[in-house]
Amino acid sequence: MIPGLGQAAPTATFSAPTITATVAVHELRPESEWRFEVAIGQKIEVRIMSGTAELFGTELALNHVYTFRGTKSSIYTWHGCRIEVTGSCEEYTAEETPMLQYANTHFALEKLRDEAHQRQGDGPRVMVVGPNNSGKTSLVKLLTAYAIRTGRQPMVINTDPREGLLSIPGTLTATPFASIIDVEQGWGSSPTSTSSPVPVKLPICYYYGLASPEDNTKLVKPILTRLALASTSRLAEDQIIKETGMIIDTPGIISQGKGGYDLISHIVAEFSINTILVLGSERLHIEMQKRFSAHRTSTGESITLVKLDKSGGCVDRDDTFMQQTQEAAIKEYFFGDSRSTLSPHTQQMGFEDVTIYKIREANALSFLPGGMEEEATGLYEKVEPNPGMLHCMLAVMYATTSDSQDTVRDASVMGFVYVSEVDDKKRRFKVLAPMNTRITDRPMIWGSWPEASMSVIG
Ligand SMILES: Nc1ncnc2c1ncn2[C@@H]1O[C@H](COP(=O)(O)OP(=O)(O)OP(=O)(O)O)[C@@H](O)[C@H]1O
Repeated sequence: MIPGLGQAAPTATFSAPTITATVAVHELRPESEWRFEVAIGQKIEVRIMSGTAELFGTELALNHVYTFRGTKSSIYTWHGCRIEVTGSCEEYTAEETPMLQYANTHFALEKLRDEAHQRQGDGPRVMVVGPNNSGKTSLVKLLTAYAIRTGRQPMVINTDPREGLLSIPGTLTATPFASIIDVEQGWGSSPTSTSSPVPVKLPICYYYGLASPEDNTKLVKPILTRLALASTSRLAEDQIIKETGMIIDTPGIISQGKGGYDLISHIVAEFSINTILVLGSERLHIEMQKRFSAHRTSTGESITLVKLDKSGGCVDRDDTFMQQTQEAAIKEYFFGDSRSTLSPHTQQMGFEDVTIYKIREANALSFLPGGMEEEATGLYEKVEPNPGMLHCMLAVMYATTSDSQDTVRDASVMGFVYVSEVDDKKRRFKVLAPMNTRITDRPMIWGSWPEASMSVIG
């Protein structure tokens, strides 16, 4: 193993020994929210001393010590509570929240699920749209948590490549949620960790490999179609998931302009969306009304549009924060978290042992009439390992090296490797893999998202 690996909090050793952790007790009134931000590399511990409290819809247990690292989040109480906080963070308490609206949305969805149960049909297929940092992911989490608390099993779908859901950024996933969300981990542990107290959830995972869906619409659209097919057939296998339905998170960028609206239409069509929740934008709500008021799903249903307020707690996350979150997700994938340590394997291979496809940024090619160049050259370019790949992630696909590019694109992801060394002279390279599985007979995809990251082995 490479020395220095698996250290979760590299700043810990530098803290001055005389500083003792601060302890504060907050008394929250009913229907208020304690909002907090913990810097990356820092942690706080929170204990609910009395009353009831929840984090994005997931109930917090009394007297359990929860640890939060590098996060922006909030604890809400319907009936009032007292919380003890150890450690320092930026924090304040808010009395005004859109929680009643959000809870009512859950109850409206519950009505649809009960109806679905009675006719043994499909539950609601909900899409959440809104600009960047309008609270889409937090709302999806809350609706997921409330559904689980009601005994449901929602299929949660992430179409935002910027952030992974139980997966690496750059992937698009569908995950059936049967057990509670792990509040300390965001969504929960990644499937590579094994000893999490919360049961592991296994996402159906596809790889897009670019930061924005608008970077290559010709690649993202068929992947979304594939994701819709896979999740619809998973739904059909299981009555509880089927009647609970889907909750879909979307990238903020597609709510911000014309090209994006086409992607919204694509998701609406492919996933047969019948409920759209619009967060925090009057203009977007009007645009959605224009586009979808006369729309009918394949089974003739109309679309219900609901406008919801943005929470005052939503915070912008700057590039540094996003980058650090991304690196933390990658590190966790290979090395586990503070609760379970993983031991990744290093594999050494010759340049000629592997098949690697680099994603073309297709939208940059569209200067040729009718996209001719792209048709002639394909979505991916076959490349040899090269120094440009150093510190990048490669997606190992469930396909064979002789498969066509379209088959590789449509394949689900088997796992990821991290390129830790490239020796141009000896024509050999090294990767870090979560397991010692043979990967040379699988095609791999090299994208630009997640970005190359030194700190994974630093
Ligand atoms: N009520 C709240 N209190 C404190 N923090 C919050 C609250 N709601 C959301 N946040 C935080 O604000 C940030 C943005 O929220 P969120 O990720 O839900 O937005 P988003 O619309 O999904 O963003 P993006 O478009 O970038 O994916 C997150 O760090 C989230 O944890």
